[in-house]
Amino acid sequence: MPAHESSDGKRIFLTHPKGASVEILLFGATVVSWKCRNRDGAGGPVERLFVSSKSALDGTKPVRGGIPIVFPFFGPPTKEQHAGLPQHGFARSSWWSWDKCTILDKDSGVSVRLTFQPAVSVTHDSVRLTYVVTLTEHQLSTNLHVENTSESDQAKAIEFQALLHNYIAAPASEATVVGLKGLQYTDKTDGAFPRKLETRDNVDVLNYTDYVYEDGPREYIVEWAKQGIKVKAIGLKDVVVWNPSIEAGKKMGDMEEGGWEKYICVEPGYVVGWASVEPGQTWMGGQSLTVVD
Ligand SMILES: O=P(O)(O)OC[C@H]1O[C@H](O)[C@H](O)[C@@H](O)[C@@H]1O
Repeated sequence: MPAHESSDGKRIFLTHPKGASVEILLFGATVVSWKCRNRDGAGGPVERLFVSSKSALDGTKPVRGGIPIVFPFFGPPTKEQHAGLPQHGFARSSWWSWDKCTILDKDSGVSVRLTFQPAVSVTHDSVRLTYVVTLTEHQLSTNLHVENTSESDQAKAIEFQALLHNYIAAPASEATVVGLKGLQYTDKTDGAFPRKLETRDNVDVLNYTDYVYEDGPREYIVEWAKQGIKVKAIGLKDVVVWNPSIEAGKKMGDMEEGGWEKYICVEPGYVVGWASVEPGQTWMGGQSLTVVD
């Protein structure tokens, strides 16, 4: 059974014949585990995502780890229509549905589709979200589709931001990100939010890091020791590199002690400016994470 649901109906499991697996919590459609073997095939499947052991997984709070979905805005709300909504929007703290259908079931990969249609009273937009999660031997892809379902005579384009907030399991003291040199970024660790130019080939997270890079090359490599994960983005022009380090990590109630040493976030997103989708149209943005060691 390459895709099945837990007995309580709250989780979905994908399995691949070569040992890879994925676990998705329907709360937030949050991927909470992705395991696969190293490229040399030695050893068993390795967990590739970090989830804090102090994270709530019962739907009371967004998951601290895995891949929460940020939608329809990044950070605190700035548009009037989003006033009162939580940081990073509602997608990561809403229950999604699985239609029990496996849209791809082959030796090459397995894929499922989850959906969520927020109430218009919440979004002030008519929107349907679809999230497609695909597992292959060494790769996990997650693609978000945003459909503007408004049909009225006054139907208008929907503006939104979206980001796939991966927590890639890696030793933060060794991991660096390649692919950011030459990009403009906003340094959110400084309250003045200065814009800077990235001059480094390899960006580390040895210190508190919260950088929003604009218009990146859509392909980044996280590397450490002899291992690596390639992060590829589709339709998501920006990328956020975040690690709170001890400085900010200690202040997070759902972060396990030392958790910040165990991951690096390299989050493809559309977060500078607003993406837009016309009535009757669907926008798509996604990421693929591939083991490259
Ligand atoms: O604590 P959360 O709402 O889950 O946000 C976690 C982090 O998400 C992004 O990476 C932002 O750039 C950070 O500023 C934020 O701290």
